[in-house]
Amino acid sequence: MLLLDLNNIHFAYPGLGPVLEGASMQLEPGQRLSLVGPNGAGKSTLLKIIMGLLAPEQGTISAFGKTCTREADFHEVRRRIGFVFQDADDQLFCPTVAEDVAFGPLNLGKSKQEALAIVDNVLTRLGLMHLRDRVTHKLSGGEKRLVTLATVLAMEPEVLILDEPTNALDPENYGRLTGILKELDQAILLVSHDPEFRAEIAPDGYHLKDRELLRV
Ligand SMILES: Nc1ncnc2c1ncn2[C@@H]1O[C@H](COP(=O)(O)OP(=O)(O)OP(=O)(O)O)[C@@H](O)[C@H]1O
Repeated sequence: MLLLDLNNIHFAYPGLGPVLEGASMQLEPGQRLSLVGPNGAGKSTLLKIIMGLLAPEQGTISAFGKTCTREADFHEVRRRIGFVFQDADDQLFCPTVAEDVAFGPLNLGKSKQEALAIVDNVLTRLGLMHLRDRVTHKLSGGEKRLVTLATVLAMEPEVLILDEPTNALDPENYGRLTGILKELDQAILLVSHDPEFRAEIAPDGYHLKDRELLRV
C-alpha cells in the first residue's frame, strides 16, 4: 500500500498563474524522500495540498490507500501524518514545553497520566528532558525546532513531513536531529535546501521544476 499517491495535481492561487500543473508523486512505507526546487516553486503549497489545507483544481490525492476528497477524509490524514512546519512559532502555543508535547496526546483522548508518560518518553528519546519545564516562547530558535519535532512524534505519526527542519540549528543540534531522524522507522518527506542534510537523510526524491515533479 502506498502511504501517499498524488496524481496529476493542478493548483493555482486565486487570480494568479498556476503553481502546479500535473504534479504526481508516491511515498512508500519506510521511504525517505526529499522535495527540492527553487524558492517559490511550490513546495510548501504541495505540502499543504497533501494535508488538505489547500484543494487542487484537478488531480487526485490518496493517503494510506484511500482517496481523499472531502474535508473529513483529511482529518484522518492530519492525524496520521506529522507535519513539522517551517516556522516553529506556528506550532508551539502552550506555556511550557511539557504542555506543548502533551497537547496532541491529550487531544487524541489520552489521560493526563498517559500524556505525561509520553512527554517524558519523547523528550528522553530526543535528549530534551532539560527543556521539559521551560517556558516555550523563551526557548532559542534551535530549541524550538527540536521541541516542535517532539510535539509531532508524541502523536506517533505514520509519516513525517518536515519543512526545512535544519533552519536555526547549530552543529550540535543539527547532529542531534540527523541522529534522531535516522533512528525513526516512519516514512519521511522532507523539504530542505541543505544538500548535506538531504544526502544524509533522504538522498532520493522529487525535484519540483516547471510546475511538475521529476523523480531524482
Ligand atoms: N497564500 C498565497 N496566496 C498567493 N500566492 C501564494 C500564496 N502562498 C504562496 N504563494 C505563491 O505561490 C508560489 C509557490 O509558493 P510556495 O511557498 O509553495 O513555494 P516554495 O517552493 O515552498 O518556496 P520556498 O523555497 O521559498 O519556501 C510562489 O510564487 C508564492 O509567492
